Amino acid sequence: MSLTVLNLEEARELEARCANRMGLDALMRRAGAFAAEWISEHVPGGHAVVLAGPGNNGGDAIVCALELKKRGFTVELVLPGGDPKTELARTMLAEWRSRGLETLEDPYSAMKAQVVVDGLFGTGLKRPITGDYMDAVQWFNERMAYKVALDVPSGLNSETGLWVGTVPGVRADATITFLSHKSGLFMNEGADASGTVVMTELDVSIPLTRLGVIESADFAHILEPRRNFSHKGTFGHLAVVGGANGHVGAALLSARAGLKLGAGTVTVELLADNAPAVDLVQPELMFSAEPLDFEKFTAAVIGPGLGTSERAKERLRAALAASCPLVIDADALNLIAADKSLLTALLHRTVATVITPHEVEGARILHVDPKVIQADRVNAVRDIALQTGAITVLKGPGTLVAMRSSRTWLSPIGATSLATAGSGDVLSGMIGAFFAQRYDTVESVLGAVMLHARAGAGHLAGLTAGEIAPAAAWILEEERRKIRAERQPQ
Ligand SMILES: NC(=O)C1=CN([C@@H]2O[C@H](COP(=O)(O)OP(=O)(O)OC[C@H]3O[C@@H](n4cnc5c(N)ncnc54)[C@H](OP(=O)(O)O)[C@@H]3O)[C@@H](O)[C@H]2O)[C@@H](O)CC1
Ligand SMILES: [K+]
Repeated sequence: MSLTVLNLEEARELEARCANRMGLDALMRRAGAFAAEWISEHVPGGHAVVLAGPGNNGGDAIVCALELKKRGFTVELVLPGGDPKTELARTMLAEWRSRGLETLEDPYSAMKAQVVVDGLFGTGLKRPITGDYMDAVQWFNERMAYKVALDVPSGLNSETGLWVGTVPGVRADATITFLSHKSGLFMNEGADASGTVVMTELDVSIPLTRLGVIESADFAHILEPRRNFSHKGTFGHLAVVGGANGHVGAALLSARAGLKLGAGTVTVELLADNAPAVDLVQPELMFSAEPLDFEKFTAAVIGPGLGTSERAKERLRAALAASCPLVIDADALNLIAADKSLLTALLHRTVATVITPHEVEGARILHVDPKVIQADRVNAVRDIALQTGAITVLKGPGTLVAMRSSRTWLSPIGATSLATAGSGDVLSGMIGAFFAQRYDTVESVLGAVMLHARAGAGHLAGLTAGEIAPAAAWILEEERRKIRAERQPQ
């Protein structure tokens, strides 16, 4: 089961239930203690400067400061806007003072630290940070120290991953987040500002919601070693249709990825004039000069480099009418966005169908500006899934997968190296490969998204699209070897 992500409303409901059951101070004490424990494990000993803001995020920070002291740190507690406003945070501050401990108002007067902790603002930030709090954010970002944000990097909208206002906020090396993941930690600006995300449920039982973070368990069958008693037919026959003039490479990248991730056979139909009849780098691929009969295939990918010609449209219409599982990408999505009859054909499909738009393609489908998608990626991916009836993969920083029912998954891995030409073509081929091998539809999509992200995460830059599928296949191979080794008698 995926890790739950709570939205603000759901978090508030849970907070109210916990408040009745155990008192909110119990949660704050657990949050601060967990953060201190994690910090002391990763930055042992030394000096810590802790910034505490006006709300309960500040309360978490004060508990963290108290707990760091217990663990042998020298700690300076900074309250840039003076004493906190919430009763709970004030209680924690009274505890700090009852031990004869001082506070500072100006972080610049603190000593050099090995670790700095941001407890300025959490999920309660509604307006841009200004004044002394903004100075504290800048001080934090300038430190040559290990930077830890509590719950959310201050300044970030915890749901959208955009800065509240135009001024950037805290950039952390690690974010310790409480009760559940927050979608904003993984998307837009949040994908960089959060650093490593560590989540603790604070020993509370978290209800299931419609949004989860993808975990390996979500595609466990794909990670299983494949059967020995098999032949290439067992692993299906994938069709890849695309590659109009000047864009043959897109279809080849998709087809190669399909082969590399395990489809038994892959046949490519290219729309380009004088299209090549062989891929000399991947001679295992088959090519068809004639339009493919989709009914003869176990799965199909249509779109990479397809173009928007009449012929492209015709091929898309045939693919949509076919009864094999289908991955629809790139130009095929632009065609659907511009032609209602294609959208209707998509909606009427009854077999597994996945579409893989990036922000701009998604915006075309919804007929909105891409900024609207960026401002609320979670609801945007749900809207696209609802309007198209297809499982939707919204690519980009914070890749999301949504079903028509609005069940949604978030990829926790951001990889800047994947922002490269052809990366999406590879993803479509990878999903196609799993469809061809007859894995469960949702598992196929989640598995491909995660293996694609993990392949990219191994590189900071300089990865070309053609290298993604081999890297992903290697990661899959390693996982399967691990499972096989675990099952061998010792
Ligand atoms: N949910 C849970 O169960 C648990 C929650 N926990 C923790 O609580 C955090 C949420 O706490 P929170 O609601 O008090 O919000 P938070 O982000 O600390 O700040 C809001 C305060 O800031 C103020 N303020 C806002 N903008 C401002 C600005 N620009 N400049 C200046 N002031 C500004 C605002 O005041 P107002 O808007 O009323 O003026 C309000 O006082 C959460 O992130 C987690 O860390 C944990 O203890 C575990 C259990
Ligand atoms: K914070």
